[in-house]
Amino acid sequence: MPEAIADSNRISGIGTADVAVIGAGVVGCAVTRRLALLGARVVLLEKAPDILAGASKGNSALLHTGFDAPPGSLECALMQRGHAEFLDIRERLGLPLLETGAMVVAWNEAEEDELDAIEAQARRNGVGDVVRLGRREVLAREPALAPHLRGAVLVPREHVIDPWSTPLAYLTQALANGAQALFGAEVCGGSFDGEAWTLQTARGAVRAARIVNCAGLQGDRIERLLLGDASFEIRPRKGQFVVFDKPAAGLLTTILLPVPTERTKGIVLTRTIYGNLLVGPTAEEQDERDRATIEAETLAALIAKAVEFVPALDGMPVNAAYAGLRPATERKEYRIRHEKDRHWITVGGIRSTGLTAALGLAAHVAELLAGEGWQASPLEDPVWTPVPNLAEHRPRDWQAPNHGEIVCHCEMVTRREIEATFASPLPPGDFGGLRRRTRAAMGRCQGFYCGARLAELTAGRLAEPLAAGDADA
Ligand SMILES: O=C(CO)COP(=O)(O)O
Repeated sequence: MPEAIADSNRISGIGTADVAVIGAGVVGCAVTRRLALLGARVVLLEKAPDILAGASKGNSALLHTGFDAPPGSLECALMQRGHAEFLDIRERLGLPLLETGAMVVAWNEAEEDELDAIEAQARRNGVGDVVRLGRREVLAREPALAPHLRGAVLVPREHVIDPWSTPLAYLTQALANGAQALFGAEVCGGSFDGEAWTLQTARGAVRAARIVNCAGLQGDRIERLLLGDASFEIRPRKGQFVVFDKPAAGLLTTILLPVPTERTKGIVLTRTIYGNLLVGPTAEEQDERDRATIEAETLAALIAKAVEFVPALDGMPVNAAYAGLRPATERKEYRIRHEKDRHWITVGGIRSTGLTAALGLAAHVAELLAGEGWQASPLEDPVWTPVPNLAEHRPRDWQAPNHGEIVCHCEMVTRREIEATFASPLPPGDFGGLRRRTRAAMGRCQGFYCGARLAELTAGRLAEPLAAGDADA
């Protein structure tokens, strides 16, 4: 790992931390933030060189209401807590929001028959602002939809957010309030001596009174490694997505959801916070936890589905495709394991709803810790550290003087923005992290034109040097 990265992540002066959080996905970042704000000395351990290396790097970026969650479930309650806290803090953290609402659309008679139950479930879950829409009302709202639709349930508070700056902001605020993060710190072993844990990591030993396991796709393995058994089994579930180029986003304002099944919310059509149109995810079981491939046939089927619902998408340019892995388990519910005697909490099986629920999960973890006698001393005046809001901020940096140069012309990313991200408290550790922080190489050309310049600018600053062809990976 280059010296600059190692230095910025140096763990210093922490002695025995109050809590070690394992895994820097969105849940780990949110838990670290909550505990730091409660005055804990907390250290976040991540095996990758950057945040969001696992499940959190690929999802559909929606802020859900919990309207379709199992009634009375922890998942439902924590999504609703997360939704509320996100809206409360988002401006102070610089987080963008597209207030789109969502429609669960019925495309045939059988689906139409299910709308009553969907509406009733939403009301049972406390989402009382849902509205039943007839065919004409749906088409008046979304004229580009295929006219054979039968009706919909409108869920006004389902929104579009940014899946990348959100966890970045959570962890940035945690660091500003005393937390530490250690990257390249795979946990290889550890033991509990009755008072505290000593973890062996690839970056040295870390001692912490308590562990919160937020290791996502590796959550069961971490339990087995450190507790000797696992309370669930991760069964990775892949979701492939297609990203249409920006003109397509003008065809739709509301998030389109299909009638969900027990296993998945199904294939969603939504604008993204950066002005594209997203279609996906699929729900494909696989064994591999570290790699999610995209397949031409599946992408073609996703495009065909999108065209079926929005015919004007036919022939519209697509500029990217990606796949993510959900850390699903053998059961649907969130898998929380609390071992009071061993000072251990696992936050496991957090599927696609985790982006919404992360702040709620963090509050839940804090309550579990309080329940075992941990004394919080909440910071009286926490520091708020907004991250760059590239989706809403106008004018953008390229419109201001002295930006150096425009490096990525598709997304209009300046050299000054790239330098600023490297100078930030949480600089990118790899190329994906740079793309997610700045939007460089995320546009129409996917790095075809700016890749060489980005390689020059990032030389020696990323865990892996940028090579030809990386940018369009
Ligand atoms: O888009 C999704 C949620 O935001 C996908 O949900 P599922 O994991 O239920 O398929």
